[in-house]
Amino acid sequence: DEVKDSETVAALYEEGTQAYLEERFPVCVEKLEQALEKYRWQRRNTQNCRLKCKQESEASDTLFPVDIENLRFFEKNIKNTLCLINCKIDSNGNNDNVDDEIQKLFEERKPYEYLHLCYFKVNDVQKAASAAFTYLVLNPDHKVMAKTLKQYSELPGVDLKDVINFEAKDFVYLYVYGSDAYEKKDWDNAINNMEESLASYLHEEEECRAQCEGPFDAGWYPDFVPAIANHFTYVLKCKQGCKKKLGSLNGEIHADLLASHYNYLQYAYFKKRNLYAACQAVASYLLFLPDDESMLANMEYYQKLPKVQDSFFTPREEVIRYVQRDTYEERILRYIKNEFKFSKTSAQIAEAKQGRRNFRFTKNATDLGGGKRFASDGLISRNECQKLVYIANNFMNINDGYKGSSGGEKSASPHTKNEKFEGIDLRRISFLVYIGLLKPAYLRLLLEITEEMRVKLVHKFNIEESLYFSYTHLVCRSALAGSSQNRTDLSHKIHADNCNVLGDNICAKKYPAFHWRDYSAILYLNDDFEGGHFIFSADSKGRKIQSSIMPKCGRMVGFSSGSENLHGVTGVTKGRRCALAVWFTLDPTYQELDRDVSQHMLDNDITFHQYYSQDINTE
Ligand SMILES: O=C(O)CCC(=O)C(=O)O
Ligand SMILES: [Fe+2]
Repeated sequence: DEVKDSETVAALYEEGTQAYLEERFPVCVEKLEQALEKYRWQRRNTQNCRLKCKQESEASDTLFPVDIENLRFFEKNIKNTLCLINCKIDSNGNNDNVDDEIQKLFEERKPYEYLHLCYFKVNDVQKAASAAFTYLVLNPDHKVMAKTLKQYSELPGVDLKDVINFEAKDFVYLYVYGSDAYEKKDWDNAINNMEESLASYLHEEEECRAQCEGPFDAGWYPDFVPAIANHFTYVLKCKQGCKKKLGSLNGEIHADLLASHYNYLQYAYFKKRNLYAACQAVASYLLFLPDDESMLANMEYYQKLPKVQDSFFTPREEVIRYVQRDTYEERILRYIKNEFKFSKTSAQIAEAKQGRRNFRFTKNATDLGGGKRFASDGLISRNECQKLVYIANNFMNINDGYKGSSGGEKSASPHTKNEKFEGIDLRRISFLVYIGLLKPAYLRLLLEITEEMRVKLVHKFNIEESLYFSYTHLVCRSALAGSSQNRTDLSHKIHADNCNVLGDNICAKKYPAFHWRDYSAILYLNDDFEGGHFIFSADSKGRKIQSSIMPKCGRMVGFSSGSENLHGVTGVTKGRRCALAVWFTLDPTYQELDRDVSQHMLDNDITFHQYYSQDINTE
């Protein structure tokens, strides 16, 4: 309960990994243990709510006696939803949900990648070994970790027998006890443990399946029916993955773990002279694996026993339900796989023609009161905005790209002192991926989105030469705590992107201006702030505003970078405004070189981590 009331999982994880980086190992242990505990607690809450609400809505009295057009299905979903909302309020209080990203990290056992070393550094070698083992159970091909575990296990003070999987489910131990008892011909204990393991396994699988019923980004096709079908499919694939997830007994893969329970049980029951239970177990097993020869032979043997009746060979209730559901689900997935095939070329042609589905130009030059400029909506989805904001949230630098930040010849900041300006560029994002702090998928997404931005500019302005990327900058501006909400200063004063405005009609295209920039594009990521409008102005003082654009997720402005497009940003008076700014050039010598490097890194799966494991490998 102490953990329950304090920080979020994300914050605890962040503190733990930060402590790891700063070599404060006791804090690393404390925070990561808390993060894991809290994650488990929240996960369980979510699962419990989903299981309970499903049961409740199934059991509730229906509003109408006949089911017409699947209305019953929707009625249940509505009741289920109401229950979920209440359940969440009851169990979480005002606690946030664990976000997608954190969930992924924890499901992949990422915390243990840090935790084992922190345990080791505080001399808890047994736990260090167990943490490494826990990680390996889910990531069996991780060579470095395998080597680390081997080193730990050779240390004095580490007892191999006591190396445990911290994330093991109950049934794993019950199953192991059960099969041990079986080997020792201790039939009572074999039966008890196997029955318990079975119940625990089935419950665990239900929890795993409940965990799958999370959110989904309907993205490019949010019509009612397809949205339901797509979300369902997404969830179903995840649910089908549960068998595989649970089939690993501390890293050993058992394809037919569930069925094998019935194999142990049939023989143990036979030995206890409970022929009915033995025959039921045989029939249950055969429902999973109907062609299993040795089980068919067992059946033949039992059939010949005088006391056995044909009716004994009925599969157990839980198995019938399980196998039917499983078979139906597999058929649905197979159907989807076989039928949802569209020839690549037509899909590619459609994509090349349309680009992103919901993209639409909303304002052209006339609407915006000037030259080469446009605004558009729907370039990226909410989910994609959130992914970029995730990078921003976790890795931005203050004043990035301007004087006051690290290194280089940089221009003085054009930003107001009443706001915090933070940013991160492509180079640093690539670096984070390289060192394994950020998933490659983020970089891939960033490259893809910025390429879309480039293509939109090329199309809109009919640019016939090659248009190169010059600089990619993810930036956020936020009001400083002490600043007035009534301020009228600009967040970003009126300027041109490729020249220094020296007075009306004079704009010097030389240092310190980024004179090589030819086109600018800004893609907005959020709207939960106040102020922060993008404005085009006819004059450099911002007296003759031509148009104003309110940022929101997926909205983009594009314009040529010269003095024909003087622009600025009004003060952000509340909250934080994030945007992806990209500048382009026609001069290849000013290309953003990091772009090719990052693409190469992604294409070839090169990261520091990988190099490291390759080195170890070739020793
Ligand atoms: O964030 C915006 O809307 C514009 C920023 C801008 O003009 C710039 O960084 O040059
Ligand atoms: Fe600008």
